[in-house]
Amino acid sequence: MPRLAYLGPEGTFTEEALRLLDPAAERLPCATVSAALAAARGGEADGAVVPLENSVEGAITTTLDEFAWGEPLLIDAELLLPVRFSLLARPGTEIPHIKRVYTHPAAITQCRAFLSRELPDAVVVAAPSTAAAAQEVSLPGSPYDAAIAARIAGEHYGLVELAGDIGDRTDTVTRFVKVARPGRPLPEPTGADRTTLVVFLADDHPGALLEMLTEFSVRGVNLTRIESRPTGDGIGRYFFHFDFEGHIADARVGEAISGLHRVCGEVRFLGSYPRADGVVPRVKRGTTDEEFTEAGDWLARIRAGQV
Ligand SMILES: O=C(O)C(=O)Cc1ccccc1
Repeated sequence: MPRLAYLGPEGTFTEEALRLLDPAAERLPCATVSAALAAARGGEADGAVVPLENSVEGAITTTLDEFAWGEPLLIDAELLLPVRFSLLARPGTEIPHIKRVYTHPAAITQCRAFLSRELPDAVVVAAPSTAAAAQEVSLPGSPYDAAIAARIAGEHYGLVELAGDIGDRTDTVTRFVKVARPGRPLPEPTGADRTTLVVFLADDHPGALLEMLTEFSVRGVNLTRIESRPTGDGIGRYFFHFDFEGHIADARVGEAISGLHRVCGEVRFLGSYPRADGVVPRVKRGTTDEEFTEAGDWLARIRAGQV
């Protein structure tokens, strides 16, 4: 039974994602995303489940930066989880009495309309996770009057739900990934896979981004996410995250990644794994495995003088 670290405590959205990704896993709750990844890297856990992006606010930058700079980890699965937020408080609290709200930053950004409409004067404070906020609010001497978290977190920590489904949109989805230390075989290609990379430029020059995109474009590889992140070396210095359709075992994907390796400073492979939405890529004419093999054989024949 694998042991998986995650952003805890009990009752986070990440825990819900972990239970769906691997119902049999032993769960190791951690205080932060970084601590969960450290547990996976250090061997206290066999892997970790962390949020990567959501459909309203985009990337969870802590996760992206950990993947780019920390000891290498490989993504082996992803999950799309619809997320619903509740306003939770100690029994007896009423909405007009709420002065201080505690929750995870991702929940703050996704409940902006509710907060400005219903609690315009409340101070909203960032918590390590939604469940950590619910746990804190449940303590009798807590400086916070309410938490925003999953309804189930409220039940777990003895809070009452003052309002449900308070997200700005009811169709918000968060994408979670499961990661493990490298060294094990990659997940087998399924025909509906995704690959994730981090790419650092060799140097800054006109067309550098276009050169990277060309490696994907000419092999018919469809991007599903592109993100630039600061390198930390000054304004204007960036590296890039790419998600795209296909598995590194696919010829067109392998060719694109080796092309990037030739023209970029550093390419960090973050994994090929089944897509949660099961979407099968439309492979352009001229970019199937068979066509790459046939072209390679053709070239070999010519090089051997068989014109
Ligand atoms: O704090 C949590 O419960 C998390 O798992 C992080 C998070 C917060 C808000 C939306 C999705 C994930």
